[in-house]
Parts: sequence; C-alpha cells; structure tokens
Amino acid sequence: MITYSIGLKNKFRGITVREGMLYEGPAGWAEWSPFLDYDDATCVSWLRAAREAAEDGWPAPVRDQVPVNCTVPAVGPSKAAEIVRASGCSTAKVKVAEPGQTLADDLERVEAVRDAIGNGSVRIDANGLWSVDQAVQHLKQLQRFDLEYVEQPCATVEELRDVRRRTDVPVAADESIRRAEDPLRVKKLDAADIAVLKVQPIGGVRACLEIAEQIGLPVVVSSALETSVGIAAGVALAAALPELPYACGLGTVSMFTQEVVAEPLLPTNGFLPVKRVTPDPQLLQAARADAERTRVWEERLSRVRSAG
Ligand SMILES: O=C(O)CCC(=O)c1ccccc1C(=O)O
Ligand SMILES: [Mg+2]
Repeated sequence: MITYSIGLKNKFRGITVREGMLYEGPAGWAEWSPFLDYDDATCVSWLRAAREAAEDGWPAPVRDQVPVNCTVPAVGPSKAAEIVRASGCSTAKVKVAEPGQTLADDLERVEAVRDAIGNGSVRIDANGLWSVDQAVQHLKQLQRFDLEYVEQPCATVEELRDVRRRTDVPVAADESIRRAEDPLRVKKLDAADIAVLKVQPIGGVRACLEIAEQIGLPVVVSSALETSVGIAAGVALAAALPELPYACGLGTVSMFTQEVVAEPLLPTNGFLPVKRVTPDPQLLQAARADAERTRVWEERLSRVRSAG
C-alpha cells in the first residue's frame, strides 16, 4: 500500500494537493483516494471500487478508445483558453459558481472557452451551488455560448427538476447520483437529461453499469481527480457501456503536477486509450507522501475497512 501526495496545477474543489493510496492486487493496480473532507462511512464505496480493481478486474470493453472533455477550473479567461488549446479536446467542461466569484467571472471564462474551442462543445458544472432562481437567471445569460448541458446546477433533486422545467439547457446530475441514497430518484422525478457516473464514489465499474442500465439516461463517466491508476477504472466503465453518446470527464490527469505511470492517461486528439496501467517504480517513489501523511492514510484505511 503506497500513499501518494501530488500537487495540482490550479486549485480545484478548494484543494491544491491530491492524496490517496495505490496498491496492487491479483487483477492489477487500484487507487483509493476519497477526498479528505469525506467521513469514513462515505469512503466505504470508494474502497469497494478499489477492491474490484485489485481483485476482480473489470468487464470486457466494447470500444478501444473513449472521448473526453478537458476540465477548466475556476481560472481567469486567458488561462482557461490556454487549458482548452493545450488539451486537444473538442469538448470542454467549465467550472462555474466558484465561491467568491461572480456571474461576470463565469461569463468571461465560458466566453474564452467557447472562443478557444470553436465548433466544439461547452458544458458547465456548478457543483450544486446555485439556487433555482440563480440557475435560471445565470443560464439565461450563459446560454449564448451554446451549452451542451449544465451539470448539477443546484444541490437537490427537486431543485434540478425545477431548473429543468425552466430552462432549455439540458441538465446533468452528478452529486444527486453519487451522494444519494437512491441514485434512481433523479429519473423518477424527471430531474435530469444526463447521468454523470463516477467509479470510486459509486463503488466500482459494475455498480456503475448497473445504475446505467436502470436509470435509462445517457451516461457521462467522470473522474474523481485521480492518478492514471484511478482514471483507468473510469475508462474501463466508459469502454464497457453499451452506448457512449457524450465525451467523458476523464481528462483530468493533466491537472496533476506529477504522475505515477510512465505513459499517463492523457488524451490524444480528445481520446483516451482503453488500457490498464502499471506505476513506474521511480515515479511512484517520487510521488510518495511523507511519513506523517502516510500514517494518516493508513489509519483512515483501517477505520474504513472496519466500517465496510
Ligand atoms: O468531469 C470532469 O471533467 C472532471 C471531474 C470533475 O469535475 C470532478 C472531479 C472531482 C470532484 C468532483 C468533480 C465534479 O464533477 O464535480
Ligand atoms: Mg460535477
């Protein structure tokens, strides 16, 4: 079991350093990297996903590459355009509604991304931070940049449903699926057009495939900001889905300042290859957390093991 600690190029989700654990089982390498603000009970499904990767492996792929979006954090417009251009992707996902920023910041950033991507697709993610009225008002203005969809505009399923009734922009559900007791409620309430699925929070590739089958919505597979080891599980899910009509949010390895595998899962012309990855011993060593952080993670793992 190896604890890693890797810097991010830009602040994302309020963090500048990503930490987690990597280990090898009979089926291959696995990543366990629940965010530090999650309680032990929440981390159990994340551990189930790691066990699947290490012990069982994943269902057979039906495609050999997966289209991905580039992810644009809540940065200024010139940096946003630079991220899009450097990615080579023809779909961009832009973070909006960042605490401390305004609608003007979002408009500037989304405009810069739209200009940089040309005829490509632009989607936005508010991480549940708008009220229904704010979402409707902000979308009215952001809509002029031709949005593919808005991910989690508000916090609750009821709010998503209300926004969906009041805007023409398609609505995608993320937190409303991965943090919900009943992930299918989004469908029952007609609250979303698209389901975002993440392997670690949902508890594995098979658990996601089951939800995909039951929910009856097109699926976008996204990362939880993992190393290439964790991203490979998302790629396996995207590769195994019977249909994949949208680019996935799996192009996040470029946000890290270091990697653990020699050929990281970075997109070429907007596509990731479908493959398992093995860390490079030297890169793994260079990414190792110090003794104190390692101890914190080992204790966390043993608590979550007994909770699961
Ligand atoms: O979807 C993407 O492009 C990247 C994944 C992403 O945005 C994300 C990464 C870590 C935690 C939360 C989220 C999110 O989608 O809200
Ligand atoms: Mg999201």
